[in-house]
Amino acid sequence: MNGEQSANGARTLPDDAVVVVPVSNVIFPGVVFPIVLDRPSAVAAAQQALREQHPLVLVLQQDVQAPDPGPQSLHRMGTLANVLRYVTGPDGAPHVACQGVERFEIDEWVEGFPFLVARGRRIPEPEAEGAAIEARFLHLRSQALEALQLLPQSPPGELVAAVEGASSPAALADLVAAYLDLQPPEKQQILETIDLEARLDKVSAFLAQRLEVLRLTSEIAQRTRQSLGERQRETLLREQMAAIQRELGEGEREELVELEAAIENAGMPEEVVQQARKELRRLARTPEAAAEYGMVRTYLEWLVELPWGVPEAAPIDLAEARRILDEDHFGLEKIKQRIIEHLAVRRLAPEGKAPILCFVGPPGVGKTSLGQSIARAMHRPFVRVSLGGVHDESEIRGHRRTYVGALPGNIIQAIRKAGRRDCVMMLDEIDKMSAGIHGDPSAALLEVLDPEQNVAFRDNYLAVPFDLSRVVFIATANMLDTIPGPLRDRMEVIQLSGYTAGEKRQIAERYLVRRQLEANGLTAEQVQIEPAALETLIARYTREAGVRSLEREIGRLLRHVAVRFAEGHTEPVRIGPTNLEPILGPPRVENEVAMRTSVPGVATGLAWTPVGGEILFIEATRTPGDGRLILTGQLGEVMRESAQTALSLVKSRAEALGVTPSLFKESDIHIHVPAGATPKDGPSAGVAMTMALISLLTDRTVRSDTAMTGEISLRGLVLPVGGIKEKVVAAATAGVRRVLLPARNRADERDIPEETRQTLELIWLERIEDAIEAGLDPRRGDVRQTQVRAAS
Ligand SMILES: Nc1ncnc2c1ncn2[C@@H]1O[C@H](COP(=O)(O)OP(=O)(O)OP(=O)(O)O)[C@@H](O)[C@H]1O
Repeated sequence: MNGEQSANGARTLPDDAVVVVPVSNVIFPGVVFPIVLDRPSAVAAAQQALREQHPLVLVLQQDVQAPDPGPQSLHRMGTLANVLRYVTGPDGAPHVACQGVERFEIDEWVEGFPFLVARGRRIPEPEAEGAAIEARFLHLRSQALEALQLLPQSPPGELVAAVEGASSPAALADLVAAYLDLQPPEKQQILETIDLEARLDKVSAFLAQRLEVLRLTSEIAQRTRQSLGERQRETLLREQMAAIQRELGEGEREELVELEAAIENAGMPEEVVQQARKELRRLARTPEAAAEYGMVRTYLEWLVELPWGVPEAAPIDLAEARRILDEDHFGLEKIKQRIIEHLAVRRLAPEGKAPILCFVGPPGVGKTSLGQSIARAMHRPFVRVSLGGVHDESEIRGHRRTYVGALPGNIIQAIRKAGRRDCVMMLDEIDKMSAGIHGDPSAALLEVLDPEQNVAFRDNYLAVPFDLSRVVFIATANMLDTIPGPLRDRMEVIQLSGYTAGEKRQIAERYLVRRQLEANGLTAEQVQIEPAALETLIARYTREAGVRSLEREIGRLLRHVAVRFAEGHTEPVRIGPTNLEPILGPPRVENEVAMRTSVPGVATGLAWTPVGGEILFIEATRTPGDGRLILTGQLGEVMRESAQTALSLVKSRAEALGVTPSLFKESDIHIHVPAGATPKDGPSAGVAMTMALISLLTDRTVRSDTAMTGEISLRGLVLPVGGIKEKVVAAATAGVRRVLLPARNRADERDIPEETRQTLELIWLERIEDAIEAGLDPRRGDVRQTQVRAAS
């Protein structure tokens, strides 16, 4: 097979080929290792391999310095590896954590990819039997354990366990080779040694040399400890380090000197300074080629680059804050007021325990941008931490350093990015976090947010306390119910609901258009979007509670115009409603309601979702059968019960409705709620289901200008439901003109925006009869059409 073209234009990888990534050090089977992807081709290779779940083969470059090595400058023996994770390193460069699986020999190269692709063979491990191998295995293991014991810094527990529990001689040889500080060509030699006896001997010989140095240094250290005081010991240790370095043939390490200065100047608490100095000494003792060297250096860099000190902050100017909030946001009066109150509390008690703000609402209603304005008003940097999909405690708290490829958790990463520990940190999608097999992230987050504990937050990677008490945390969520209770209790919830069409137009006119003009290098003199065009955009090209898609569509319009100016056009451009279609294509939101309800058996319901209100169609149909009720469309338990109730209600009213009772016995009734795979639940579609059934059985259509919501009881009472405001706004957006609502929801009428109220007729229902009266079309439907539906 030669690889096909995939959707994004890139060729897919042939099944029998592997992606080859050149590396500057040898990765052994059985070892997990982070690889820096420092070339675009390597990034592309890793991404495609990850996407298509293809393993990678990591192959050592012959010339480690070569910038972009081709097939000729690679060894032929490499290691087949699985990509475990794709991570961004502390320096911002992408890394992949790879696990070596097996040796792999390349036979031929496959052309036509922007990175290296080859065919070849996996090399299985030879049988490990016989006394000769057993003896070598035991010898190597005792050597390795001794070396680990003699290391100046106690070795990671996992490594000791891995050596003790090595599953085979081959695995032990590879493990030791991976951790030995050898030059890459020496490691490659070991990789290419398939024969087990020979491989064990080679590794043993290298380890023996290293052991000698270790024994020597440990002996010196012991003697010194006995005879010298603290201070002298330090000096001596330094000399020893230099001696060891010379012995290993390495020059002065400027890097260490720089790190030492950085430690002194980072403003760290004493405990952390001590820890950093200890690690620096360890670094000095580690040869640069050893894997451990990079790990310790990265750790030290993390320590010195964190913002330990807090700069003097100016007190919050409330008038200025108000001005900034108004400048960035239209409307949202109550919300701005609450933010100002919150800031006032902070101003009075800058170090006090202010509650954590939590913005709850659908996407695109300005949660993030309010957070940015708060940061601006407080003159602090703003950072975001995305919690959506986090289900592992270590994502919050980091991995211990003994874990290969370990990094701090996302809170500490965000602090470093902000560069100040009194930053405004937005914890995004706090409702989308869940507990997984590796612990509950919300427990870790509680600790982050708890003023009693966050003065000394312990990240597993840093392993020293970091003070988070000055961070201004703001959380965001789409819905409240899925936020764990203890977390919710810590927060002051501020609800943002969607915007009406009129509000959207104002936001577009005052903010979005201006912002998109700037983003596309245009001026208001060059282009004007007429209000009517904005209205059409809102009504027919977007269907959302917020303004995110609206901003995107405006951006598309302006980009189109920008191209014309770039091509030499000079006259000012006006965009009217009729110009939209040629640029953006046909409208996406059509008047669905009229079309769908043109046959009996369909009623328009209203649903509440975390992203705003939605209209939904309830379809009922009848087929010859024996009285069964079939429900489809991913309905939840409560909604299914509601359908049963609707059917029983209609049966009990059969006579009054003019439906022959035997009809129920001779047919199956099927209720379907389309709209794809989204699960739907709740009792609030009761009225709409009943109406769909009545419409079907009496052969009268439901009025196409009418939508409805309400729970029903078996006796035909219409009971109140939630989300009235969102549902009514959604009905208006969909072009509906009449909405049937439970009379017991009358109190919610005042929440409905005035502008929406104006365009709609609201009809309040006490009983299902009121709905029949107001919702059914007086005319009978087209009988032939009904029969076709019934038979289909
Ligand atoms: N009231 C408003 N006035 C001006 N601009 C607004 C308003 N509401 C939203 N916007 C703009 O709409 C865009 C989307 O808002 P934002 O990214 O803050 O939404 P969000 O609620 O954080 O959404 P998500 O939950 O998807 O992150 C931003 O460009 C924002 O500035």
